[in-house]
Amino acid sequence: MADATIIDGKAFAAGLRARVADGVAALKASHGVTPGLAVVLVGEDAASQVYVRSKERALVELGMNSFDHHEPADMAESDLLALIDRLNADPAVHGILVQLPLPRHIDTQKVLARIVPEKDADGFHVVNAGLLATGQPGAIVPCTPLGSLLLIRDTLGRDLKGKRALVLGRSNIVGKPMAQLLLQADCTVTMAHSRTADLPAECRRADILVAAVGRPEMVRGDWIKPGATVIDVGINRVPAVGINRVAAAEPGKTRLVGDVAFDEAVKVAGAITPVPGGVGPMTIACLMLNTLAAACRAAGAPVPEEAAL
Ligand SMILES: NC(=O)C1=CN([C@@H]2O[C@H](COP(=O)(O)OP(=O)(O)OC[C@H]3O[C@@H](n4cnc5c(N)ncnc54)[C@H](OP(=O)(O)O)[C@@H]3O)[C@@H](O)[C@H]2O)C=CC1
Ligand SMILES: Nc1nc(=O)c2c([nH]1)NC[C@@H]1CN(c3ccc(C(=O)N[C@@H](CCC(=O)O)C(=O)O)cc3)C=[N+]21
Repeated sequence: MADATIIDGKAFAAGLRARVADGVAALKASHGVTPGLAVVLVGEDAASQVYVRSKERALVELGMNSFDHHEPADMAESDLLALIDRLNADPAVHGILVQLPLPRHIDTQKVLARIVPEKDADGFHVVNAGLLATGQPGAIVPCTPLGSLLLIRDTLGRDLKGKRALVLGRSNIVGKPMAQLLLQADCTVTMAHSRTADLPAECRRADILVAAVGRPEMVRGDWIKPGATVIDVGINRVPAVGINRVAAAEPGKTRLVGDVAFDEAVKVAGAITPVPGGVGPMTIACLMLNTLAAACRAAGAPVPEEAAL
């Protein structure tokens, strides 16, 4: 069988960012409003700094306002809550993103709950999770599952009814909302996790397999149903191996791999996202989309169709 189609998330995300830029220009022209996102980073985590920088770059490129709040790792929880209160009250701020994970002394759920749901660009607030779970309009959908769904639709079309979907991972930020979106799209959805019995067999039944476990290359080629659509959410930094697959050949060097063993899976799947260049760029593009959508709602302007599922 021919190798799988590689789903080019990087290219799709570039197109989506261009559509968002058009929407930003239209909102400015019609309502005189420039969408703004506040990004709050607490601490100096290297990976988080990379993501935050790429978010800020994307905002500026798309004509949006970026408000950066880089705070020390020992910031008091009460000061973080007070900062969120100020951002909630600021009319120039349409979206608020608090980069996760937060330092251990801060209660993440308490912080996420403090963001007004209308400005919750990540879609992590319980109100947005509840709107999504009950199929109500107006939910802000978490960026990674939204981006994954857009790639699935681009690959299989909008009609996903009757397809068997397996979501591997049940986190609040990826696995659970991903399963909700696929359920809403009339897939028959199974959620798998660390206590699932016979994970390979569950995976092999899936027409659509979304892997979000954070375990480098855990999903092997023979776990995949021939022709399946595979969405690899995992982003894992591992030591780079040299020509003889010896890590020591390039000490200190790392590379990114997904949760799927790509070289095996590409021989079995019908379509598959690469890492990097798959879901990751979609997450950032969807964050821009959610920010534009929040600004549109605040201004009473129509919400872009891709954000209004
Ligand atoms: N592309 C992107 O933009 C983004 C990528 N990510 C990446 O996605 C991955 C998942 O992230 P996130 O959802 O936050 O991760 P979490 O660690 O919050 O959740 C991981 C899930 O995987 C399950 N799991 C862990 N080990 C196994 C195993 N051996 N077998 C079966 N299930 C297992 C856990 O099960 P249990 O609940 O039973 O413990 C849990 O539900 C990570 O690699 C992360 O870096 C995350 C966000 C955005
Ligand atoms: N409140 C919050 N919201 C998030 O959405 C959030 C977060 N916290 N904490 C961390 C995770 C992770 N995340 C990624 C975003 C983009 C890429 C991305 O663009 N990756 C590129 C590669 C980047 C590289 O080379 O390092 C790619 O896959 O092609 C990856 C990961 C968002 N997260």
